[in-house]
Amino acid sequence: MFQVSGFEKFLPTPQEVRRVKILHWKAMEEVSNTDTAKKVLKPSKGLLQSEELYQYVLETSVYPREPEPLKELRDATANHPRASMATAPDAGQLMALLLKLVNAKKTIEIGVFTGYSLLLTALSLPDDGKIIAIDINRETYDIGLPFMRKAGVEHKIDFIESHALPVLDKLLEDRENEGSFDFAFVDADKDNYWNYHERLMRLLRVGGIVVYDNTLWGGTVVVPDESLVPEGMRFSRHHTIELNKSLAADPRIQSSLIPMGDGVTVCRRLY
Ligand SMILES: C[S@@+](CC[C@H](N)C(=O)[O-])C[C@H]1O[C@@H](n2cnc3c(N)ncnc32)[C@H](O)[C@@H]1O
Ligand SMILES: O=c1cc(-c2ccc(O)cc2)oc2c(O)c(O)ccc12
Repeated sequence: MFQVSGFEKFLPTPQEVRRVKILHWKAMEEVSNTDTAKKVLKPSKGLLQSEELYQYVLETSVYPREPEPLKELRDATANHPRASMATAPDAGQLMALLLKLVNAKKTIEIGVFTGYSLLLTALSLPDDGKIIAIDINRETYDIGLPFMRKAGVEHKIDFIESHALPVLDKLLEDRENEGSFDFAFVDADKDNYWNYHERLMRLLRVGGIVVYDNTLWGGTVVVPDESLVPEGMRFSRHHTIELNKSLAADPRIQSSLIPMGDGVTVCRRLY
């Protein structure tokens, strides 16, 4: 039913993502058998102790509160060959909380796929809220669109089929856009995260929030021997390591790298 096409052919498969976690764990066992290594490096879902613990989190605190339209979209995405790209529901729940905490009204999303994070954002904004949602692939957005319509939030979404960088640069040509966004979510090409960050620091208002997904990139950021990392993950691994260093050193933000999902870094613009 779904076809893998275009740039997706060059991405790591879900099996590769899973394999790297196991390889990572084995490599670290060989490198160090210390208690710290055992505590820090977990092979299972979401960096938690076990798959069972992750299921516990989902079943106890996430799924019971997940809005019905999001559940329907998650089900509709489940059989897609790239289903593992969708934002994890627990990370989505955190995003929804942050959106409410900053009273977000105007937001940017980079990396839509079928729209799980986009729909949760649209559901969290007031009726006159606006989201600029950017993705190079309109086909996957079209899978989610009926769910946005059914939820009555389509009017809040301005979907732009494009590479994100030129769209952000275009927004910055209009001085009125500077400091006008409350929230941004970045979940796309990892090699451009720092480029997005530089632009988002100008587009977000002081006190606004940007959330970066995949900042632990399947745990590969600490795999000591790159040959153990599947080839399809090496490029993004390198950029993620550099991003994490740069964010930690950026005085413009307050930040927290949360070991949830694949690593979620939350940054608040300070000035
Ligand atoms: C991990 S998925 C996004 C998942 C989404 N947030 C969700 O909740 O389902 C990454 C998306 O980024 C898109 N993408 C990749 N490179 C991009 C670029 N340069 N600009 C915009 N979108 C890009 C891909 O087409 C893909 O849909
Ligand atoms: O498996 C992936 C791949 C990506 C990805 C890699 C490179 C790009 O240029 C864009 C996207 O992103 C993912 C992601 O964000 C996720 O949460 C899970 C898996 C993947």
